[in-house]
Order: sequence, then structure tokens, then C-alpha cells
Amino acid sequence: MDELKPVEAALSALLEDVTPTPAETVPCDAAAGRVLAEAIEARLDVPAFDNSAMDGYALHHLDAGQRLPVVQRIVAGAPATPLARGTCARIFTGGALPPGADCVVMQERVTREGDVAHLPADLPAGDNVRRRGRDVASGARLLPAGERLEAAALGHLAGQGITEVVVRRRPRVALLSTGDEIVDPGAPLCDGQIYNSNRPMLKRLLERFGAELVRLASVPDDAAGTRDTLAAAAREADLVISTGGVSVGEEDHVKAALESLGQLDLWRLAIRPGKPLALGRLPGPAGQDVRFVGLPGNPVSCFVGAWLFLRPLMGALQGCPALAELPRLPAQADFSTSTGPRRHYMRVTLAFGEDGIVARAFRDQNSGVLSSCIGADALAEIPAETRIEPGDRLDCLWLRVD
Ligand SMILES: Nc1nc2c(c(=O)[nH]1)N[C@H]1C(S)=C(S)[C@@H](COP(=O)(O)OP(=O)(O)OC[C@H]3O[C@@H](n4cnc5c(N)ncnc54)[C@H](O)[C@@H]3O)O[C@H]1N2
Ligand code: MOO
Repeated sequence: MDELKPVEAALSALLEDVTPTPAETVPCDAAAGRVLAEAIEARLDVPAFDNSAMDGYALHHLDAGQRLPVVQRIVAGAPATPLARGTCARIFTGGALPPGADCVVMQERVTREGDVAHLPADLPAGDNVRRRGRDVASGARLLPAGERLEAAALGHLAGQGITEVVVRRRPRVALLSTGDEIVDPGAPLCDGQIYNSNRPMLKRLLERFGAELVRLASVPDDAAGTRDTLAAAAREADLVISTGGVSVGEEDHVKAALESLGQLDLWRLAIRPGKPLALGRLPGPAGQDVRFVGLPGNPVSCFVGAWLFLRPLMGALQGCPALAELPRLPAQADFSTSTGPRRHYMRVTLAFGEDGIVARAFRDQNSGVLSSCIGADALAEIPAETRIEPGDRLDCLWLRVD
């Protein structure tokens, strides 16, 4: 048997010359989760004018400690007129600071007697003032290309009055299931058959990674049908994924079909779960390469493979560096385990302990036990030939998307 390969080697082969999907313009209302195809420059200063951070009184700081007539009332949204020295203005949070004033004192520190306010002493210039352009300066980089538009970025765009953005088209993905024993939920189950749990699990993960699922199909158990299914998938998808049939079994039409249509490399990786992996290319309708990834059938191997391989690939297809790399967190084990020749990706939950983050492992880490993935926060990466005891330091890959 040939030597098991490192996961990093398969990842570089998978990501080699992947080009991002074409750009398209979408309304900001529909842009959540999409990746910017080009950088956006700010057109406006935010805030657009100096304004008050408090409900209180605006004045010149050299007038602090005095009794001043209240000569203006400035609410948010109303224009302010210049303020003469020796006077102050009633002002509300977000109200425009009047020219001539340079600080605001919150109302809790002020005593009011009719139209006169008693102001506290020693107010520094700039106190409680939100300066024009403090958040964003006009002409500066608002968001870089490759930014995945989540809540704050969408707020930033709206703050500029922007209504449309140029983003990467969602990668179109075909998800194929192999295996005669696999049945869709809803159909009756005969002896020896199992329901297809990989399909909805991968569909959900892929959607979280930004995919548009264009085809969900089962691969027929004959050579011609398998070839037709793969060829049809490559006509409409940027990425074709299959599950099952990548180990050493004999019932494998996918391998033959891929080899005749395009190209296929079978990898045996030094990881657990997810040892077998198929990487290939199919010809697309415009002669372009359509990537093929064949994940192992075991549900946990699929889950782990999706995070290790599909997420970076989806990042590359969308030109999104943040998706391409899983964040690493140092944690302390609260379990013991030992590995053999394969690196183990254990499903763990993370919690804050007295000395930092603590990783708790699900009890049964077998690759058929999908309950070990429910609620998993991270994959603890245990190197090959290693013994781990409670308290030992671990590297964890955080299973987060945003
Ligand atoms: N002689 C060897 N046997 C196996 C090896 C090996 O090196 N030598 N590797 C083992 C490892 S590790 C894995 S992982 C699996 C991978 O097998 P395949 O990718 O060929 O997958 P299948 O045999 O088709 O299925 C494995 C397992 O998963 C179930 N399955 C498949 N699809 C689904 C689905 N959509 N939903 C739920 N469950 C699914 C299937 O019924 C099998 O139980 O090979 C080992 N064997
Ligand atoms: O590599 Mo397999 O995914 O352990 O069961």
C-alpha cells in the first residue's frame, strides 16, 4: 500500500489554479453572505458632521464652570446655528454640534434654572463629541475585495447610501450521492438500506459556505448512468461533489466515469476521519475545469471533509480569504487519547475555563457516529503518534463561518 499523504498536500492540489466565479451586481438587500468582487471606497464622511454623543449641553470648553444662558435647542436631524461664547445649547444625542461649541456635557451633570444652565468645571475640548469622519473618511477604503458581507459590513454600506454591490456569483454546486443502500427520507427503508444523511448535512454546510445548490442527485449504479450524471452536473455547476465510493471497494463507476470524462486523483490521507479522498476535474461547457471532490461516505468523514476541503475551496471560488482558512484556537484538552499513524480531527465543544479555553471531546469519535458532530464547536487537531492527557495544549480548528 502506498504511503498516506498529508492533508496539506491534498489541499494545495485542490486549490491549485482555482479562479473565482464571475462578478455580478446585486442589490444590498440581497447581498448578505455574498463576497465583494471589488473594493469599495467611502463616498461620505461618517459621521457626516461633528455631533453629540450625549443628551446634554454644548458649549465652548473655556466657558466650563459658569452659568450660561441656553440659547439653542438642537435635536438630531436639525441644522445648528453658530453658538456665541458665553452661551450654551441644549443638545440631544446625534444633534449637530453648533460652530463655536467644542464639547458637550451630559445633562446629569448640569443644573438647570429656567433658561440658565449651571455647568461643571474642567470640561476638555472634544468631550462627548463624535468628530466628522471619525468612523469613515470620504475617499478611504470602506471594504476590501474579498470581504464577506455580514451584518456590520451591510450597515457600513447603508451608511454610505450604497444600494448595489459587485459580488462574486455564488458558486454553483452539484451534490451527488453514491451507494445502492442509500435511500431518500420519505421512502420506505428495506433491510440493509439507510437514509441519506450526507445530502442534507452537506447541503446546509455548503450553503453556509456560500454555495448555490443546483443539483442534488443520486448516482445510478451503472456505468452509462454514472457518466451521464457527472457530465450533466459539470454542464451546470462550478463544483461537483460526490459522497461515498472513494475507498477500495469494487462497485465504483464514479472513478471510471471521471477518468473517461476528465481527470481523477485518488488520495489516501494521513487523517482520521476522511482517509480516502477523490480530487478531479471535469470539462465544463466553456471548456473550463469544473472541480470534482469525492468525499468518503461515512457521515463524520463527510462532515470533517467539508470543513477541511470544501470550505477552503468555496473560499477560493469566491475570492474570500477569510473563508479559505479555518481559524485556529489554542485550547486545553479535558480528555485523554492517543493517535496512530493518522492525524485525528476530534469533534469537541469549547468552553472558557480558568486557564483559557477548554476542549471537551464527544465520547464516541467513530467516523460513523454523526452525533459526535452535533453542537461541535471545533475540530481538535491531534498529531499522528501522539498521546494527549487532560491539561495538554491542543490546536483546534474553529468551525465558524462568519
Ligand atoms: N478495505 C478497506 N476498507 C475501507 C477502507 C480502507 O482503507 N480499506 N477505508 C475505510 C474508510 S477510512 C472510510 S472513510 C470508508 C470510505 O468509504 P467510501 O467512501 O468508499 O464510502 P462507502 O463505502 O460508500 O460508505 C461508507 C459508509 O458510509 C455510509 N454512507 C455512504 N453514503 C451515505 C449517505 N449519503 N448517508 C449516510 N451514510 C452514507 C455507507 O453506508 C457506509 O456505511 O471506507 C472504509 N473502508
Ligand atoms: O477515514 Mo475514514 O473517514 O476514518 O472512516
